[in-house]
Amino acid sequence: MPDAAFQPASASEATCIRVDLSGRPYDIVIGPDLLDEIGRRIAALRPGARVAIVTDRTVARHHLPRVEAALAAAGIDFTAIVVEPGEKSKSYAGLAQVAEGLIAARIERRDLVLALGGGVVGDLAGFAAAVVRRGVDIVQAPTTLLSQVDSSVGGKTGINSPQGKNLIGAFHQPVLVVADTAALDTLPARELRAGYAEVAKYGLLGDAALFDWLEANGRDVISGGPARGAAVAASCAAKAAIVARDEKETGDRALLNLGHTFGHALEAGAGFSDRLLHGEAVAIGMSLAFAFSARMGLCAGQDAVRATRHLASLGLPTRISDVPGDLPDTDGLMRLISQDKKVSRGALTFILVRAIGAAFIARDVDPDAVRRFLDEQRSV
Ligand SMILES: NC(=O)c1ccc[n+]([C@@H]2O[C@H](COP(=O)([O-])OP(=O)(O)OC[C@H]3O[C@@H](n4cnc5c(N)ncnc54)[C@H](O)[C@@H]3O)[C@@H](O)[C@H]2O)c1
Ligand SMILES: O=C(O)C(=O)C[C@@H](O)[C@H](O)[C@H](O)COP(=O)(O)O
Ligand SMILES: [Zn+2]
Repeated sequence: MPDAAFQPASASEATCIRVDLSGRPYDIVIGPDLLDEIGRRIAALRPGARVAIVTDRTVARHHLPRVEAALAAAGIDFTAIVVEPGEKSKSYAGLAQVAEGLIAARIERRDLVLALGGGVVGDLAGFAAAVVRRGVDIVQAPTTLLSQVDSSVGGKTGINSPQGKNLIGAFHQPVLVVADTAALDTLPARELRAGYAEVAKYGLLGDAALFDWLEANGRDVISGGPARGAAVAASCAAKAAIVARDEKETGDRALLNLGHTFGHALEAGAGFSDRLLHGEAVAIGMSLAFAFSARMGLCAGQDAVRATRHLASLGLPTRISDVPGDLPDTDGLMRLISQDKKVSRGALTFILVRAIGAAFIARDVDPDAVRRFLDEQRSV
């Protein structure tokens, strides 16, 4: 029997989704112009707390003044730490800047860090908050499509190592997520497309009806039509449900890694540069995961074609050769893949698929099969 059709939520009002972690539940509030009232929400959540806003220079230019005004209007004492935009800030140097900034500002354990920005700021500020004074609570205010649908929720925080993506980090759940969907109006088109890859991921990994809906409405999600708010809410609901049942990825949270084993290796191979954004790497990685699944006889070739066609139709890269510039050779990519956090006793784990909306965790995947597949895919 086909899945029931996906029913989008209304886009005009704020939606609240609860992440039901036992003992530490938190809300994701989604809607337009929520940054203008973020001070009120924070004052209600933690009366008397000081706030350290962590943001990047681009987000500061677009959105910091109104966040500062909202905090001031709520009588909150705040400071701001501004990092350089881009993946390079998810580094030891970026961590030192934020951690030392928090300490210099005398942010105490009962104060709050406020991550205002995309996934880079969220992951970096989240990790600094996890370790400074052994833990300060954090509010996530995501300003990219990617961070609103994925990175602000679930508590994965961290920085990159030259040897691989997100290899230094901690689980540190936020106490509140405020996703102002109107903040996406200043986001460049390339970033919107990259964020869309993580939206499509939820359909591809576990919700065929959502994927059907995205095939009809994906363009509207990217261009900022009414489908956008619905897609953010659907994505957060999907992620909240998985995180609530498997906070620390001991089981099926790993499904959220669909496309990431290949994708992270490509990002590291491209030097964490703007040659390849995270969402773009995930789009290529998901296409590869579908093609590899088809190659192994696990899913129908038509499903792999359909998944790739949808991503490509929205302007996302789907092939290794879509990455501009040089990449490591296949052995180099295999070395990066072997550092993936899902590796267990040296054996590779991939998220593979049986169909659109039916991903599964494949353990002990044959590295020779992966190497042969990658070798062949490089010339496609
Ligand atoms: N923790 C998780 O669960 C998780 C999930 C997915 C991705 N991630 C991580 O997130 C990162 C990618 O996040 P991202 O795609 O948001 O990138 P990003 O944080 O680098 O933001 C993308 C760019 O958009 C700019 N920007 C942000 N908001 C803007 C706005 N409203 N208007 C104009 N410009 C704006 C930023 O300055 C930056 O240049 C990667 O490091 C990835 O590993 C983490
Ligand atoms: O939240 C998760 O779990 C995810 O896997 C979400 C991913 O989109 C995200 O990129 C995450 O940071 C990857 O996790 P990692 O453990 O492979 O670093
Ligand atoms: Zn991701």
